[in-house]
Amino acid sequence: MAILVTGGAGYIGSHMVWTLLDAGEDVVVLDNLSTGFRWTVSQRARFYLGDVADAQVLKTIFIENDIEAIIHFAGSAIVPASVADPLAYYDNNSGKTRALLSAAITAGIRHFVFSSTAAVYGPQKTSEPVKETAPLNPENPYGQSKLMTEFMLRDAAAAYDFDYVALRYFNVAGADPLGRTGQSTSGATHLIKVACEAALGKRGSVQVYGIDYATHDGTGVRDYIHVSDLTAVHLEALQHLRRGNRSLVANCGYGTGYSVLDVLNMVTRLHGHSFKVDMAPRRPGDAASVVADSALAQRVLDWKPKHDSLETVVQSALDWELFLMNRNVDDLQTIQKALAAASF
Ligand SMILES: NC(=O)c1ccc[n+]([C@@H]2O[C@H](COP(=O)([O-])OP(=O)(O)OC[C@H]3O[C@@H](n4cnc5c(N)ncnc54)[C@H](O)[C@@H]3O)[C@@H](O)[C@H]2O)c1
Ligand SMILES: O=c1ccn([C@@H]2O[C@H](COP(=O)(O)OP(=O)(O)O[C@H]3O[C@H](CO)[C@H](O)[C@H](O)[C@H]3O)[C@@H](O)[C@H]2O)c(=O)[nH]1
Repeated sequence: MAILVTGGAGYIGSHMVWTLLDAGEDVVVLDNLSTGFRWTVSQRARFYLGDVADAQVLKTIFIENDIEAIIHFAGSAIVPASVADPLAYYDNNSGKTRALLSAAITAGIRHFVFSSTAAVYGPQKTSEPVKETAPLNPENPYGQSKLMTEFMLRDAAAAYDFDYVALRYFNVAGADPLGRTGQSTSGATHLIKVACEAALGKRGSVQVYGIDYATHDGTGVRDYIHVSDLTAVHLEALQHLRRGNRSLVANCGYGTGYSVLDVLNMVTRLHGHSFKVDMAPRRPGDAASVVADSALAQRVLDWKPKHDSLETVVQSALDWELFLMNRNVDDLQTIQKALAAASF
């Protein structure tokens, strides 16, 4: 039986594909390449180009493959973009997931792992790690669109023969320790990626969005989780569902917050050269501090983080950025072919 990874050509999805292949799973990818790249998908996975809401392409996938579970990454993930165009976010994240869910349940697929986000929580009154039981009060349409999907999943699991794990990611960063994939998004807005690009001279400067937050140095605090630890939680979530356990919603983070300046200092230290940093106004939709309490994932899913230091996260992101330098798509496709032939 195979696992369908939607959004498998994206940043996190391409890591998930490798994590599944490393675990001996059979993998099918569905991606419309709106932000992902075909070359990031391991050639050991079967790739379908299409939209998650396209009933025809889903029918073809379900006929051609015996899909046991879906790990659903496909979606739009940029907070400021969701503030600028909320209806696009409700469409891609909520509406299209409804269509995918409906097709999956009709096809008898009983396991679903969903990419949710820390953005489902409201602004926090303290900098204490956030538990799953914290009030759900998203500050931006992105978080709202993901929360609507969580509600759909909850109701679907109550009504049908179907179970899910919704994982609320905090800030995902870093790259595969074996260097097989990384964050390749063009025009990325995520802080660690932006800072690595600036350090390597791919962009002129980094803007610090807000220096007047109630945090230790006035800049925004986040909990940065290494992407390989995150995909490991998904694998545990899949096993949890396979063992017949009930649906679950769980946070994914390390429980340690770093400010924007902490991150910029780490990039400078590891790279060895400074780069231009500009102070800028707050970005709409941003919270002051967002840190996870992930005790539930560690206890129920038996998840043990392996890369939980800011240094490891930033070093792997820098390594990937260096790898991407001066390589064109043809080089990257050739490298993927070699990776497909290699064994890990
Ligand atoms: N990166 C983070 O820090 C973060 C944090 C919390 C949650 N998430 C969630 O994780 C998921 C993956 O995020 P990412 O950072 O890898 O983003 P990404 O943009 O790199 O990956 C998303 C992938 O989904 C594909 N896609 C988008 N809409 C699609 C559609 N309708 N049909 C088929 N394919 C589609 C894109 O082409 C891309 O390959 C998203 O759902 C995002 O909301 C990400
Ligand atoms: O160029 C930049 C980019 C970011 N930041 C700051 O760095 C922090 C992290 O910002 P990111 O854009 O890297 O990430 P977000 O916290 O906005 O959002 C991420 O984490 C959220 C959960 O908190 C969601 O899951 C979302 O999908 C994911 O993109 C914030 O304080 C932001 O203001 C800067 O100062 N300059």
